[in-house]
Amino acid sequence: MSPRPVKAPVIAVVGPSGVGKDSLMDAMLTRIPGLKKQRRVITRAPELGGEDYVAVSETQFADLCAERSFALHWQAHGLYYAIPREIDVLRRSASGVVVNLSRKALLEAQDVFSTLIVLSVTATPEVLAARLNARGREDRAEVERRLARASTPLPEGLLHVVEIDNSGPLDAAVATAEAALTPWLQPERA
Ligand SMILES: Nc1ncnc2c1ncn2[C@@H]1O[C@H](COP(=O)(O)OP(=O)(O)O)[C@@H](O)[C@H]1O
Ligand SMILES: O=P(O)(O)OC[C@H]1O[C@H](OP(=O)(O)OP(=O)(O)O)[C@H](O)[C@@H]1O
Repeated sequence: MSPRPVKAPVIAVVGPSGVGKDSLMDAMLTRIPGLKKQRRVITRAPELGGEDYVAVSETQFADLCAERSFALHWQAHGLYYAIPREIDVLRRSASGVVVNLSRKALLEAQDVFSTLIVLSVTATPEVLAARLNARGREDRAEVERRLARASTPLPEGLLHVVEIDNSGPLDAAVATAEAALTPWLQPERA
């Protein structure tokens, strides 16, 4: 019997709204060989732009949760979010799997996934406000609520955290992320 392949690390990209998590993940996917991204399940209306996600109703989300379809789930911004258990399939072939997580879900994620690398993305408050307004996905009141949550600290007890300043060009942030992740990435498998 052949040995079970080592699971690729889960790379949690976290940080305040508008800091560039989705932009950074997309750029990392084009640059880092074998890196894959796990889509999230979200109770958000479909096709609101930005990330590729599975849009469900609150009832569908509750049903999926009861069926134990999720590896991890949390609530934020009046929405429910989840990482489906399918992430395990990606972890058996990818060099690493990126996911966009809530900072408050990180300790549970570390327990669930074992090898969790946290990329903590930062930018100045001025940059955050400008980017959120320019993105245009949320109305002004929601942008204000998101900015008020911007300084949420990371929980204590995380084993592997890398801070990525994304106040400047995206390329610089991607280069920092790639250099930090290289020692953790698994060889690609068929
Ligand atoms: N380094 C960067 N320089 C300029 N604009 C950026 C940079 N990173 C992200 N953006 C822009 O900022 C906005 C918010 O980025 P997004 O990736 O949606 O953030 P998040 O997923 O953290 O909310 C988007 O319009 C995106 O194009
Ligand atoms: O607890 P926090 O770390 O503040 O995170 C709260 C939520 O904000 C982000 O969601 P989402 O990607 O929908 O919003 P964003 O693109 O505006 O960051 C993140 O993925 C979490 O789901």
